[in-house]
Amino acid sequence: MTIETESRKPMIEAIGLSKFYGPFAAAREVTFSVGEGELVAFLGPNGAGKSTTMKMLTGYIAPSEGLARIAGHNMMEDRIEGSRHLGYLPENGPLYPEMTPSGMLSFFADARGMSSAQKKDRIDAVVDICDLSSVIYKPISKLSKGFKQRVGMSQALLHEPDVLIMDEPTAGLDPNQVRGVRKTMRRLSETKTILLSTHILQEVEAMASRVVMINEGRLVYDGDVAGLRQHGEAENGENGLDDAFYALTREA
Ligand SMILES: Nc1ncnc2c1ncn2[C@@H]1O[C@H](COP(=O)(O)OP(=O)(O)OP(=O)(O)O)[C@@H](O)[C@H]1O
Repeated sequence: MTIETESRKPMIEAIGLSKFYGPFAAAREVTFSVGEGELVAFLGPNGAGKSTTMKMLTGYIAPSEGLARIAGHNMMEDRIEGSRHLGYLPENGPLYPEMTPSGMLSFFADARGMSSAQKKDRIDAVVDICDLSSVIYKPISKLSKGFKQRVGMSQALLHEPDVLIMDEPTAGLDPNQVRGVRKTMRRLSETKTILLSTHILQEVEAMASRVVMINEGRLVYDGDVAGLRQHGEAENGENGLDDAFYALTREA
């Protein structure tokens, strides 16, 4: 997959992205690109700068330095056009606890100016993709965390974006919920370009063939899973991903 990356159209581009909070750098010169149709895992320990980088990529925060592009659109100068291509699932999912999924999706469809026919089609489609039919009339606050995540995904998918940026979509879920969310992600990966952050190594094995890894705000690996394993082997002769993770992220 990585070999093909260069010939694919770049849909998510981080070009020298840095974010400073005072003297602290949450991200430093992060550069990578995700080609059309790829599913890339964005890996790193807690506090590595994954969410910060994703927020810059989606245009939610301005980079201190560098450039973010979605489907070729600069997310600072041309955010509205870029956002048409983009579905974003932020770290803690949706925040409309008093609404039902049905009400929330209807609200966002209206906000996006969909016609009533288009609205019905799109809501039916995302309810199906995210397996929400059993909960669409329940308040979001009463749903399990797994369903809440899928409600967040349905909102991100409503306008049929071709690029998805998902910040830890399986964080805090039980194993069955994780299965449900992964199944949804795999389905989506058939037609979309996806960047998915995680610090769970099994996630990488289960879903992605390419990994971009950051530590302390810097990019430390960009390549396939087999290459990542080799870092583990160099560490102690084992080729487990946890050895590779340790080798690339341990404190100096
Ligand atoms: N608004 C802010 N002001 C100051 N520091 C911040 C701000 N946002 C993030 N940081 C810091 O930047 C670093 C990177 O945070 P970030 O949330 O991007 O990491 P992460 O890799 O997503 O971590 P996690 O896996 O825990 O979500 C952390 O040390 C965090 O405390």
